[in-house]
Amino acid sequence: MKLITCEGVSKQYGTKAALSNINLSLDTGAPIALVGPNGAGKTTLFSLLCGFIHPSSGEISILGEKPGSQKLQNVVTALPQDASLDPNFTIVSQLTFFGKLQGMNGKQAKQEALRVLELVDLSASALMLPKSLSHGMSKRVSIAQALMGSPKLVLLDEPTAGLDPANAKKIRQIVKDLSATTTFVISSHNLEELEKLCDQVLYLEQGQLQQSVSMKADAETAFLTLTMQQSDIALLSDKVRSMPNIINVKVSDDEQIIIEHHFDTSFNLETALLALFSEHGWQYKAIMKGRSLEETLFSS
Ligand SMILES: Nc1ncnc2c1ncn2[C@@H]1O[C@H](COP(=O)(O)OP(=O)(O)OP(=O)(O)O)[C@@H](O)[C@H]1O
Repeated sequence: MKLITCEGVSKQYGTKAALSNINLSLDTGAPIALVGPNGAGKTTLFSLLCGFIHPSSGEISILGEKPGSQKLQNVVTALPQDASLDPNFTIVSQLTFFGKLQGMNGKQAKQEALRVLELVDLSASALMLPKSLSHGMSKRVSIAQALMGSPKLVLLDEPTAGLDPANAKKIRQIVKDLSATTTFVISSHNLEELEKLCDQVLYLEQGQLQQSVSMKADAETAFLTLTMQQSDIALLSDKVRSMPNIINVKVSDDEQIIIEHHFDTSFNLETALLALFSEHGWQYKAIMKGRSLEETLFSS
């Protein structure tokens, strides 16, 4: 069964169309990225999926159920952009309380609270009050809350916004570790982060779904991104264009070129490139299979 389907979903706030005619069909599996400029409608889409608000028209179904229905309680959870904790209660007591709201008895709720704190590496902070936590730790507590009851779908709105690189990395690791059993949909402006985590990317703009792209390599064509440091980029591009199996060569800036090519087991493009660099004395910084999410979304 499909994880999420949206058929002709629109959402109006008064005269403002926040989402227009969204059609989507998503399966469980690797994390899914939701990208778009400010005001594109990402939070509105999350709120619809959670059942906090309803579409003005169209149909949404999550695992065959309407968002917000009783059957989806504990199955779909969300980390809102502005998640906040009650300053007066310890972390473990707040999570235990959420567990009870989900229908667990006191003992089960406490056990579940301790389990999710362990998942986010905060067992040692269970008895702390929110004010003693750093921003990164608070964010992890909110993620722990979203993981209570082992949901199937977790919506994360900007999970690493404002975090230092070490804490952001911890959150990415939590998502990676749990991806086998939980599908995450992650809204973020950090394309590099989404690139590391997600296989599929949804791009919203002005309330419309502009693109849905897969980051997985295509079976027949592939991309290779070369970042050079000392080379003649124009000559390099010309030389690459004349190699076998090349579909397109794009100079993306004065250091980088993106090569689109056919797969061919009888010709090793990387080896040919290294020979070319050696012949001309060119230095490279990186040879990356694939292309960046930024390039995928915004190249024309
Ligand atoms: N409650 C509301 N009433 C009226 N307009 C709203 C409301 N909520 C959102 N909007 C408008 O709907 C559009 C989509 O907003 P939304 O918050 O979903 O975008 P977003 O992609 O999450 O933006 P950001 O990246 O800035 O968080 C925006 O133009 C916003 O101003």
